Amino acid sequence: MDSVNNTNRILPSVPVLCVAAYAFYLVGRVFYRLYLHPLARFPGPRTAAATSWYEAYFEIVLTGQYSKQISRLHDQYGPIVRVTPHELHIRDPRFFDEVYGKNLHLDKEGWDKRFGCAGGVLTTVKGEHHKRRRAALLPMFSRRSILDFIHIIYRHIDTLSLRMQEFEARKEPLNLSLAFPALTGDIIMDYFFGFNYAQLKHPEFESFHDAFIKIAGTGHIATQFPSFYPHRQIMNSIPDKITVWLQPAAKPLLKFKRDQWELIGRTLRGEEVKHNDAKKVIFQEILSSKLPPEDKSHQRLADEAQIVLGGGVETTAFALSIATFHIINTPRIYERLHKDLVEAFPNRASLELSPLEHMPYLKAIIMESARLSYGLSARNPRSHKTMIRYKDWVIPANTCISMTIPEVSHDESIFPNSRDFIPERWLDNPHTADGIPLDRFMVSFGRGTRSCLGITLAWTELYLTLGMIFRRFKFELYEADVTDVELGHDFFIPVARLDSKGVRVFVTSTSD
Ligand code: HEM
Repeated sequence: MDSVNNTNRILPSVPVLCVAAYAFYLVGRVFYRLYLHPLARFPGPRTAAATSWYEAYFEIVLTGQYSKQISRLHDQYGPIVRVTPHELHIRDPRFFDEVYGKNLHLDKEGWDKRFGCAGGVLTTVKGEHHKRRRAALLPMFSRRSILDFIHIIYRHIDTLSLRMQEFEARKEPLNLSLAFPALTGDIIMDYFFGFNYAQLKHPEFESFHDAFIKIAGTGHIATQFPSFYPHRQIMNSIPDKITVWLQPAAKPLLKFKRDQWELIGRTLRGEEVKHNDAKKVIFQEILSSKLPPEDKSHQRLADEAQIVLGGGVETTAFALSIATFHIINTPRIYERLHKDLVEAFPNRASLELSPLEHMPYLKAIIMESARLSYGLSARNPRSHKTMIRYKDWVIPANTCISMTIPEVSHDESIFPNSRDFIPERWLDNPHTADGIPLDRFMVSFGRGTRSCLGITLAWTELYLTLGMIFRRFKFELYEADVTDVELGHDFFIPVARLDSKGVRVFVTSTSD
């Protein structure tokens, strides 16, 4: 009996064995990553090579600050840095077109875990799946298709104009950072889904804006803990009332998801779903395409709906906020733009796309707004099927390589005084000091086969909105400064400092 007891005392218990085995595994994994991994010889901090907790600290604890830290790492280690155990980051605008190759259908690892809609075109991992899904959407994003719908865009811009007059009459500041997502949200809803939520008419411009910012912020947690934080399950299995109680900002997005789910069901049953005079909704477009049945499932269509909404609302709205802030804050820019607009539209009530598209200064303003709004602040990953060379480095095939748009926009050798809003830098076919056309470094819509699908719609909205507001109104900033439109946090999309109240302005109608 005693000898049995002695043996029990010597043998470790099962939990202790498990802990020891796990500790052994962790140590082994760190050893592998540091010394045996194909990326082991690439420069970068050892902690980032050993564990993704390094990234997690900057993204989760410091709320979206890893991009800034990566810039500091490049200052220290050079243009190529191992930023996580499995990812290399390159800071070199001249290498952008190599990473995001024109004719290559590359894989994109990681974004599928971020939002809980892995079946959307933006988040699809495999290059070949992405290719066919994107092809199915292309007709709806064409210029022809947008011009067919332009009367609806005019309608929303007129609503914005009326709302501006209302704030002028009440002598109250108008919050453009809230009004713009309401505008872009109504346009996207009408264009792709056949109805809108009239967010622009809501007294406080209640829109998807807050929900997107809050949910985008949690993407860092989802990236680190995909199995503990399955967005789709969370959004779909917890009763909506509880989700709204946990996160009140999610309410409009939940309504959108519920409505879309029902709309897709009706489309699948062949019912008419449009409430407006647009030609078709995105689900009809996908269902009539050559995609295989698995790409036409209810869930896949819902994922696509979320991506299209997410892609189009905040990006364009942020570019509009940046443009308006700087135009109002810089009298030289306002005067020149307003003068051009008065010449093109002597009648202040008229507005038309074509003359706006022929205004070099307005185009330069939009280029500058796109440059400073970045589209995405996140690292944008790609994996090449073959090895690629960067300077003296040979990057193994299938390595996740990323670059970041803000780093291109702020390369001082390409865009001197890069933090300043200088539309003039885009005038008269400019080139860099070493003779490369400057617009090659306009990467805010991405590059290659996975670049922005909505670019034509975005430009149309930017032309018409800026044309309307700076022809018909003048503004005075109310307690707003540049930090209200500068990148404070990388939540995948760029977000200003979290206590920003937005770009608020007093509005006055122009009389000329
Ligand atoms: C100023 C406005 C906009 C900017 C700067 C912008 C920027 C971007 C960027 C950087 C990407 C990612 C490209 C990549 O992964 O390499 C993207 C993708 C995408 N954008 Fe935009 N975007 C804007 C407006 C819009 C609009 C209005 C829509 C309309 C719904 C839209 C729809 C999309 C879609 C569907 C994708 C995914 C494309 C794909 O994966 O093939 N975007 N956009």
